[in-house]
Amino acid sequence: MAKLYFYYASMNAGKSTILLQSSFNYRERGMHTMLFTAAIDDRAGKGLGTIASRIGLTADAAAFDAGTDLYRIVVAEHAAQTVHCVLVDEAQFLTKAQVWQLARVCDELGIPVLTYGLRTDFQANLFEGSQWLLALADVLTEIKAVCMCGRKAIMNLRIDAQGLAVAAGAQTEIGGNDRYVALCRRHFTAALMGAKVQQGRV
Ligand SMILES: Nc1ncnc2c1ncn2[C@@H]1O[C@H](COP(=O)(O)OP(=O)(O)O)[C@@H](O)[C@H]1O
Ligand SMILES: Cc1cn([C@H]2C[C@H](O)[C@@H](COP(=O)(O)O)O2)c(=O)[nH]c1=O
Ligand SMILES: [Zn+2]
Repeated sequence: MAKLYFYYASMNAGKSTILLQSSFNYRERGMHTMLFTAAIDDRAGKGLGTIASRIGLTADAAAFDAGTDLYRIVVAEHAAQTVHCVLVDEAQFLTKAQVWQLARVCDELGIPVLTYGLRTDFQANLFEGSQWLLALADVLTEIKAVCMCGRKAIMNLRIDAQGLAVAAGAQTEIGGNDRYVALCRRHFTAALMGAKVQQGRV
């Protein structure tokens, strides 16, 4: 029975790496996978639809935006060539409707769907896609990252060019290690209260 999976983590946790490894496992056995990533996240190249891991692994992927009908795209591909697995990176950027589309891919087409993304934004609010994946996914798996203090990093601090915490702004702002730091809740809170985020303890 196909399932909908949500692998969630802070930034820089290995999500894209694990996605690419999972897809490779299917493909090296001759099975066909479909990869999607958010069109807005152009760190690997504007609109190129590339999933890139910080350790250098990359793969072509279809780019989705808020208007993309993921169910329709998978149906069309599945009719042309059997799809054995759908993998979605940057799943936090999915809309509620798109999470339901992915649920249909599982329930009506019998294709497993593996999604990978953040749980919360720089203000500790759930992203829309994350909220509905937490609500609807059959399997929720946390990918663990480590704060500078050694605790599990579950929060994502947005920082400015001087490395200081940014508390206000738009939810969506594309960036990497230059713009975000994954922290434990204690250091996230301390940083927002003005503490300098540095190695070791606050
Ligand atoms: N040279 C390296 N060798 C091994 N692991 C690395 C290297 N550089 C970064 N990493 C690890 O790769 C992970 C980031 O991978 P990535 O898939 O891009 O994360 P995410 O998609 O969650 O942001 C981090 O856990 C980081 O510690
Ligand atoms: C916390 C946070 C992150 N984002 C963006 C920044 C990146 O482009 C992606 C996450 O990338 P990952 O390295 O694959 O985890 O999300 C954002 O727009 N808003 C936020 O609050
Ligand atoms: Zn910490």
